[in-house]
Amino acid sequence: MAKATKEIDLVVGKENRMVQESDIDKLNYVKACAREAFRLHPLLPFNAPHVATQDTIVGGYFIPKGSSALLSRYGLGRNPKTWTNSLKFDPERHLKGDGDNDEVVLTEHDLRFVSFSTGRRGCIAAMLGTCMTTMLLARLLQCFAWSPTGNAKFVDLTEADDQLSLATPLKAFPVTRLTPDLYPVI
Ligand code: HEM
Repeated sequence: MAKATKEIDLVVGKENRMVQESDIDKLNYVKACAREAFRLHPLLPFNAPHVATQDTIVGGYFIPKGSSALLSRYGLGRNPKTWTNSLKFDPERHLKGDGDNDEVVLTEHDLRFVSFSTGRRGCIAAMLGTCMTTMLLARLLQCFAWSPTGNAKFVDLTEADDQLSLATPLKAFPVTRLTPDLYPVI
């Protein structure tokens, strides 16, 4: 979180304005964090089922015409054969390491995990979804410093045993970090 906030401060600053859509291309670490969240914490365990309209081979598996194909989003994203230290939240794994040319995208057409899926039934709004996700995360980090609530020592991110959500509701305390006139008045 600190590294993502630092990137936002470098690209956008804290004095003059909030993150804008035009900043998204440069916020690669922020996008790497979002990508890592998509990988580890899919909203749903499976994608919508699809039926093969012809015999095909996917990832070395023969899929006969008429079969229903269901992808485990959880299983793909955490597959240790694909991801080193697969359970670790590590945004760096999505950076290619070539500095300014390191463009991170939230789409994943190789289906090493499912974000917007791919192909004919893939999400029609991957660009809009990327924009919404990145803007939301970037503004949450740019506008507020987050800390545990009450006497808690840390924000509890423990996962539930039997579903994909957190074990307990997320509780974090925001403190503004920009000059007051930059926040919209409601
Ligand atoms: C972070 C945001 C979003 C994510 C992660 C996401 C992800 C997905 C996924 C995984 C699918 C299913 C693909 C499949 O069945 O293989 C899908 C389908 C779809 N999404 Fe999104 N989506 C997002 C935002 C949006 C938005 C904002 C819209 C519309 C404005 C949208 C419209 C659709 C539509 C219409 C489909 C069905 C496409 C079809 O079956 O032909 N999505 N999305």
